[in-house]
Amino acid sequence: MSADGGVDAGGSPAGADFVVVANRLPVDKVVADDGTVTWRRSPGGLVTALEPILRQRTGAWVGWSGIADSDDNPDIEGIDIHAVPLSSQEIAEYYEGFSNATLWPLYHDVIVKPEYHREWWNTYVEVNRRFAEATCKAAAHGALVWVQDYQLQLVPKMLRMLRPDLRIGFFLHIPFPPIELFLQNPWRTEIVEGLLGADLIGFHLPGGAQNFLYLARRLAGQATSKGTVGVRSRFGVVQVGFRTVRVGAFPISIDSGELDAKARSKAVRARAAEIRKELGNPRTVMLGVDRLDYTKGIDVRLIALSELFAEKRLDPHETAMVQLATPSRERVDSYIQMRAGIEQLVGNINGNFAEVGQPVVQYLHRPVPRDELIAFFVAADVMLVTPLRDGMNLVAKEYVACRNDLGGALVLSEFTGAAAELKSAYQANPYDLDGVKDAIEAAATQTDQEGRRRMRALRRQVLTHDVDKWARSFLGTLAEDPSTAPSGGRGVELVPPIEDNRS
Ligand SMILES: Nc1ncnc2c1ncn2[C@@H]1O[C@H](COP(=O)(O)OP(=O)(O)O)[C@@H](O)[C@H]1O
Ligand SMILES: O=P(O)(O)OC[C@H]1O[C@H](O[C@H]2O[C@H](CO)[C@@H](O)[C@H](O)[C@H]2O)[C@H](O)[C@@H](O)[C@@H]1O
Repeated sequence: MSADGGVDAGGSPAGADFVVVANRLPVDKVVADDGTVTWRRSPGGLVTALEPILRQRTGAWVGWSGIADSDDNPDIEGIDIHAVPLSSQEIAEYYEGFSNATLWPLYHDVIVKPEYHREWWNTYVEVNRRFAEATCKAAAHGALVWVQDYQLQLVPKMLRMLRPDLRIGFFLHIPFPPIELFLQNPWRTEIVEGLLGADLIGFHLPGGAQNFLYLARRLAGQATSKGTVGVRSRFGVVQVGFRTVRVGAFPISIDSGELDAKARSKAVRARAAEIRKELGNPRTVMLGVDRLDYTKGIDVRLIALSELFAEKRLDPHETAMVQLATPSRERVDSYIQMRAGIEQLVGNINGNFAEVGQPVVQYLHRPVPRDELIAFFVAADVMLVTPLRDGMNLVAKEYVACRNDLGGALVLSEFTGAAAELKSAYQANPYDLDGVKDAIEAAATQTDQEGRRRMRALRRQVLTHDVDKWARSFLGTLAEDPSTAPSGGRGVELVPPIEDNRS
């Protein structure tokens, strides 16, 4: 194949017309002790969101397999896989280091202190370059390329330099931070310039898009549009030489129709009833479902629950809490410490409030199969989603999609992207413990009528705004010509760059 993925002299197949570029492949490689290799669905919401879209389109996916030095391209129906191998040192410096110990905490409100190391940055640049090169091989001439997330913020600019024929989109799945926090990053200008290689840059929320526009003026010295950015509308514009880069808000969602259908199935409903029985048929089943991450506020909900029991506002003998936690980033220090803290809290609650054979909190440190997870959603009276900061939080939407019976109640942190859409949830500020306790108590004691009213409103939102709508709105905007599109580059009043000697 030729460098741009076209047909070469030997006649090998042309590249794909649609390419997803993400840190993770949609499957993780798992090697057992006896050397047997299996492929398992990757953790997290990104894969959940993009997998159905790729299957519909037959395109290519460029990403990492999840283990060191592997360049196997697993055979996945409908998706042409291009693995980018990473060495152990690259995993330590690019993935665990710059992505997850620098950018992740910086973009999540510095809940833990970001670490800045020059060698991590150098490896981040090098790995981004390799992703860009692999994408060049995967993409046909003129292909649509969709780069995903904070691990790959330099890829748009690198790709544009290598392949000016491509139409390039970028979507950030985590929050874009407040300006003052972003400015901490020693490589802030390189990152803004890296993103500006795209034709369209998407965020979950308008606030992230607006922060980015300011930084494009100040750090990259580009003129931008003024005025507020809307949701899937009123896109911002950055004028980069003769190129118009558009900036917008596209809140991600889930395959709500599929979940709704699965949750209605006899098998899932029977399993949900069985789960309640296994838990001792308590009056209230509470549920938490998260990657084990310090951003998710698992400790917040456990402390709130413990105080509600101690104050006798909830009865531990009539309550069962299940916390499902997928292992995540297990070698990063802050994750090791957080895991120990959560396991101690679970132990404390059971030590103080449980009876023999009847724990109050059941904690599973492993992913559970999809159908089993849906049964847990159907079984739960109160879903606890209490992140200190979260780009979107797909779990909140999944719970709602599973409640066609209009049962259940959602407790939702104000600091999730989902809170902007799920207004009828019991919302709380996760830093205000009394507020979280009030929200949990209100959810656990709501009347049937109130619960149905809230769930109906939540379902209206989640079922009409699904992942397909998200992808279509992003990709439709990317495919437009900004000079002729409504709210495109033409006729937009631009604000000049900000003179700034500090950058
Ligand atoms: N213990 C678990 N078992 C199975 N799936 C899980 C588990 N924990 C989380 N998930 C899935 O992972 C995804 C998490 O997405 P999201 O809430 O957006 O957060 P993030 O992408 O930060 O992990 C959801 O699809 C959820 O159902
Ligand atoms: O790949 P990992 O390091 O194991 O992490 C899993 C994924 O976590 C993050 O998910 C985010 O995307 C979700 C979908 O948009 C969103 O709902 C959530 O709020 C985000 O945290 C991360 O952004 C992905 O890149 C990771 O693969």
